[in-house]
Amino acid sequence: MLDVHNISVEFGGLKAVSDFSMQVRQGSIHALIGPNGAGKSTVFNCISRFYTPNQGSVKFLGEELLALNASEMASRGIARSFQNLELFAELSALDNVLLGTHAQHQGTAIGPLARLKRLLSPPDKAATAFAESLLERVGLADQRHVLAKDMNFGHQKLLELARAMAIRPRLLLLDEPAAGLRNREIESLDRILKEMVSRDGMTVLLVEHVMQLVMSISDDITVLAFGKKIAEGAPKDIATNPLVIEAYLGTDAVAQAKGAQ
Ligand SMILES: Nc1ncnc2c1ncn2[C@@H]1O[C@H](COP(=O)(O)OP(=O)(O)OP(=O)(O)O)[C@@H](O)[C@H]1O
Repeated sequence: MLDVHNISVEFGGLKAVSDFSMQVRQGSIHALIGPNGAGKSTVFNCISRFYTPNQGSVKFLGEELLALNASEMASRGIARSFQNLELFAELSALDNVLLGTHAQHQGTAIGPLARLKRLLSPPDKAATAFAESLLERVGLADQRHVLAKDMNFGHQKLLELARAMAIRPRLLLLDEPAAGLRNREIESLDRILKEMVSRDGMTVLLVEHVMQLVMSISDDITVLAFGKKIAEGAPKDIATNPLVIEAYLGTDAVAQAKGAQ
């Protein structure tokens, strides 16, 4: 479904990503992991068109995404969430999701409140019912009239997920969806994401540090270190891959792991 081919990204003299390729299979959950500064967000931002790589291509169902801009992604069926939440703070949970159904607003959190409110009136019955069903799915039905700014962090993250789902994406890009969540919330996220794939036929690509979630939900994992792909495969293979253990913990850990086998 998604074919990232040989992308490189430089910031000034720094090569953040070098000759990186990965393929995401339709109907899969694919995690992109790696230590801090490995280049995950940079790859993610190239796919979602916030960055343009110096070289390479990114194809979605055969179409070159690098020829599009970020605001055209929703019309292709690609939604993203943000590491730092991009909600409309002064609007209710329901209105945030309803705005998500206006595909052209994906990724543009800034806009005069009055203009956003005009978009929401008169309320569209079918869109409201759909938005309410999404809030229900992420466990926020009882908070639909609460302003986003008054919700706790975990609920805000789930709200952002519901908003991303509002465009009925074929591919959902999630930037650290579990960051800052408590264990119980991570378990909900685990269930919601699996359901999105099995019930709605979505494909999910996520950047994530919470290994408990990554290992539980992923069909495929790609590992980056120092801007290069160092491993790729199923969770059980990645968890025992010496290069991956070394990248995360240093060479001593590999020696220890080998000693323990
Ligand atoms: N806009 C930018 N300008 C300059 N350097 C950048 C920029 N974005 C990222 N970098 C650098 O590129 C490298 C890769 O960063 P990136 O944020 O992609 O890593 P990451 O794997 O997502 O890290 P983390 O897990 O900490 O979010 C780092 O050295 C980072 O400092």
